[in-house]
Amino acid sequence: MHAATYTAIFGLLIGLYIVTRRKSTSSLPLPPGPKPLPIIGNVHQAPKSHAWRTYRAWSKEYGPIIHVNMLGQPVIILSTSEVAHDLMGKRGAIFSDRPRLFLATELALKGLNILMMNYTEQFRQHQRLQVSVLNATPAAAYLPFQALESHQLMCDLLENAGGAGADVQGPFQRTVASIIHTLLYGFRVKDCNDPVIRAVIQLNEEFSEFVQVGAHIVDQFPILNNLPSFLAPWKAKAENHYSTKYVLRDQNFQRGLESDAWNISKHLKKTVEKDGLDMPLDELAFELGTMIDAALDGTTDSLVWFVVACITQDRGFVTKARDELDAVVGRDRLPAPDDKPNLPYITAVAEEIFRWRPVGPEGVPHLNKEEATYNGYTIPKGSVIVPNVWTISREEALFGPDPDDFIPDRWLEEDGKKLKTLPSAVFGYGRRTCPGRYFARNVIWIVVAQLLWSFDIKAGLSEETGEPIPVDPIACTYGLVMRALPFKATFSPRDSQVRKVIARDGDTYSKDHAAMLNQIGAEFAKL
Ligand code: HEM
Repeated sequence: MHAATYTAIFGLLIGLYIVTRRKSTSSLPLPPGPKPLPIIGNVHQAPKSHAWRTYRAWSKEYGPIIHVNMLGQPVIILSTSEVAHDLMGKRGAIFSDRPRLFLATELALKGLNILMMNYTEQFRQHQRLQVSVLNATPAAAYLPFQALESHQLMCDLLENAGGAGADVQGPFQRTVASIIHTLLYGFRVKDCNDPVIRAVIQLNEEFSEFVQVGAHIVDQFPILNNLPSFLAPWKAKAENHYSTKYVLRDQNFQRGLESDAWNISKHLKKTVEKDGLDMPLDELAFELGTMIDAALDGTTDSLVWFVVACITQDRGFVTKARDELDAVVGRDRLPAPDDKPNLPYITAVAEEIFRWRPVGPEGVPHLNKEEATYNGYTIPKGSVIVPNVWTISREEALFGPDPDDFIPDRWLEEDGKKLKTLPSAVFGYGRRTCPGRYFARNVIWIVVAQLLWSFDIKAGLSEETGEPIPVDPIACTYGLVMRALPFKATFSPRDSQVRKVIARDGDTYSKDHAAMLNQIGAEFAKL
């Protein structure tokens, strides 16, 4: 771009800053935070990457509620569970919108992404549909199919057992992708390189780039959207993202509608028609696609972090988990969802995964549509509210000492049998709390239980030296989801029973998944 264009844009930004500066009606001060500069505020101090690390350091210096100024845009970072619940939970009527920060994303999705919608009537209509298929009771109907896919994962890992080990992501991604595509659209996924799955993954990566705070200047200054396309490169990117997503979602939705068995596409289409909802079918197809996107990464990556924990954090938790499994389940069958009430330690392991490596360490931001006062501070109207999930999950007052270590016992009462009621930050807050949390918890629980029952999980071996390749427990990507960097692991059967039990039922692809779907449909009919 020409220097004169830069100067013109910079001038425009300064002008806009002055015009759009927010006026407060409260005499209370803003929350504390790093010292801003005139006009740019704290932009020069804003972390370029892995912001949650900086937010944790800031919370130690400035306390549980911090204000930063990004070119006039107030950002409020919340670092304790209490503050996050008080604002985003108890004051949900004010704190449930989404920031304009995502204008680039809105462009990319033409306002159809549920995750990015404000808390409007249109959003609530989508939320009611999601809840009708994802809440605790409907989610329980999916358990047999989730257990079947977990069994398939055990078959896949067993088949590749031995040798130097393999990259971990693929088999877990296939499992989660297959669970959600079967339930939503009626087709199983046998290979993580299936083009439908690769397309979802590629779109999720692009989406993660769109929602990077500060990545698109248009987010701060929507007026820049009026620039011609050659000065606004995000427009073409957004258009391409939208049309690729539209085609994929439409194809999957049609596949669901045309399939013989019950599935969520058919079920929700019927609900929309029966209830006379004002929702065109392409909007419903987008709704289903949002569920796929939201489900795939978070669930897969939490499972991969569990593998990292097994390799780098085992100070006895694996033996404790196995002792519980062997006492309750025995060695003649895989653990099943019905075992859950008798396996509190496994539930504690699952909760510790979410706490130790919350896959969204900076949360998903909210926005307050009214000015608020809290604990002697003013929170200006239109602030971006960031739940500092990484730090909240490390509150020693709640979770005890050594918060950076993986210690499932912190979730259990002294008797080791009952779970404590500790708050979990990973699924968000208030009216925007993740509707897929029951679904995700169920998948993670069964996979973790079956993995611990079946395998010794160790670091992969170097092809040259045969020595284990160390796994760095904190090496991760930066984006909407915190993903472990690629690493190899070995999954060795714990004993001869493993092969016998896993092989006994044979390959799960011979099972009639359409019959399982119809059974879910029959259970839905009773709800
Ligand atoms: C471990 C797995 C998962 C994690 C960590 C996770 C986390 C989150 C978070 C933090 C939010 C935003 C909450 C907020 O704004 O306060 C969210 C929203 C959402 N999640 Fe999940 N999620 C997971 C799995 C799932 C699954 C399995 C589904 C569906 C099957 C799902 C569907 C959604 C949807 C539709 C939204 C948008 C809700 C809204 O904007 O109000 N998620 N999720």
